[in-house]
Amino acid sequence: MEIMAKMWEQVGSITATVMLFYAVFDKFFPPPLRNYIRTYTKKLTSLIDPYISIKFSEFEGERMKRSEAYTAIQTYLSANSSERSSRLKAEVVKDSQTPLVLSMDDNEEITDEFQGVKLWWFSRKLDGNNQSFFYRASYEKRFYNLKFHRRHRDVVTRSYIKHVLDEGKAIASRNRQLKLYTNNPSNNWYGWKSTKWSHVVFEHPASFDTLALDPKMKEDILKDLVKFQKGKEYYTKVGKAWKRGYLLYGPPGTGKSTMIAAMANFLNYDIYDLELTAVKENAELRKLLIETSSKSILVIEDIDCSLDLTGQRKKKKKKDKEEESEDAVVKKALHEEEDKEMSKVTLSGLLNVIDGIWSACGGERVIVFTTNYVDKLDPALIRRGRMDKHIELSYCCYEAFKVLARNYLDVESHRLYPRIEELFQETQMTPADVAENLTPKSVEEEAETCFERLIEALETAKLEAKKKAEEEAKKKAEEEDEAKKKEEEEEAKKKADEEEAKKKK
Ligand SMILES: Nc1ncnc2c1ncn2[C@@H]1O[C@H](COP(=O)(O)OP(=O)(O)OP(=O)(O)O)[C@@H](O)[C@H]1O
Ligand SMILES: [Mg+2]
Repeated sequence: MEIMAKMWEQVGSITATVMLFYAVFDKFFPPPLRNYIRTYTKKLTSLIDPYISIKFSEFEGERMKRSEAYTAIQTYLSANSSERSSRLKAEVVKDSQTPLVLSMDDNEEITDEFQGVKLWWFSRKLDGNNQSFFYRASYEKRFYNLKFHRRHRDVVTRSYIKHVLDEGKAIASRNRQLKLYTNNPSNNWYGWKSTKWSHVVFEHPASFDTLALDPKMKEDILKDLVKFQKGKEYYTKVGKAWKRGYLLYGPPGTGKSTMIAAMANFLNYDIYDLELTAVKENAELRKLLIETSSKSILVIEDIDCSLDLTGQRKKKKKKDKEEESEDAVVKKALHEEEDKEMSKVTLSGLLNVIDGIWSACGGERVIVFTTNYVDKLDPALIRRGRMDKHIELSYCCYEAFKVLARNYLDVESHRLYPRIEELFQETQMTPADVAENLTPKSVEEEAETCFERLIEALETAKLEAKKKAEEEAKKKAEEEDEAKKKEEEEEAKKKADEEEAKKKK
């Protein structure tokens, strides 16, 4: 057995020698003779060579598109080669978190192991000339060669290559720089180099660690996100599009936008922040959403303000009446002008586009709506299936305060904590206000001063809430008195009227 293994090793080195031989002889022989010799030596070596090799070229097809497989292999090998290869090349890769990426140099070799199988990767570069009647241009062709023993053909073709491509894509997705897209108004969509979306690099530092939330709620949301992200097979199995809708609602300053940023960082997805008021009609909305990519979060903030979803018909009626009035022609012209400016996106249009985009586009999409007033929304918009999870972000609780204190002051516990806990049970304050009170106002300011300021603010809030509640109770009592008085008066009047009527009879 040992002798056999040694023989295979020998034959392996024959292949390497032949490849080296090619590289040298390419320099000396003219192309037709070179190809002729190449074909016959290949046939000869394949008879005795127990190794198989697979070639992955950088460019493919007639249009010379960069091969996705080549890119994935390059990423996979870069992750492995920086430690194993002795000759590396450094490249600036667009959209990557690391400005310089190290990968194996041209004509280098590294070994890999998968399920006990040894594999060799070679990076090759061929220089050549393209000569035609009109021009002569030099080119570089790059490719990877994967070599393995014949007896591992099944493992390599069925599992290893898939593993390399999946792993390569996953590494690229982990390393990519996130982007924040915003939609351009449609008057800017046409013309040279125009696009429907503009983007900037997304660098919001929010994470679920720094988000001040009830720990149970946080855990629940994280579980939901992980389940979604890893749920490709599940969604295929149940025949559902791979998407999930979240509705975040709560008072201003409770962390809705911050949570979206934390979600994007956690999932490693781009954000498409859709400004609905800049979208003139349903058709435009459709075009915009078709251009979003997968692994993204589509955000519509303050959905109740972005669209007058319920008010549209009422307004129209009012308008029609106005148009019947005297200077109808002038008014109509004015309204037409106004109409052009106004967004005509309707609720049904939005719903159709959302449902359509889910079925038409590839998976891994999250859509998030935010609102301050959940009751104002049309139930059709937020039903399960469209908005699968409703998350209420509310006033700060004691647990959430502790997270903020850790973020802003690096403090885990303090003698003032019991008092603060008590106050959080008695009054309400948004996390944004708590954060503001915990922010040191100067470099010298101590944590204790910040906690005292927070206690003072909480006590003031408590007093104000008490005062407000008293005023409201007083107002209510007055209104009730007023109503009672009115009722009594009406009753008395009714009685008097009845008596009057009797007398008249
Ligand atoms: N839960 C939270 N955890 C950590 N920081 C928070 C939280 N809520 C609010 N903040 C802080 O308060 C600021 C405002 O929060 P954010 O913009 O997320 O609120 P919002 O709910 O989106 O408000 P709005 O309804 O006005 O859009 C943020 O910059 C953030 O620093
Ligand atoms: Mg917000």
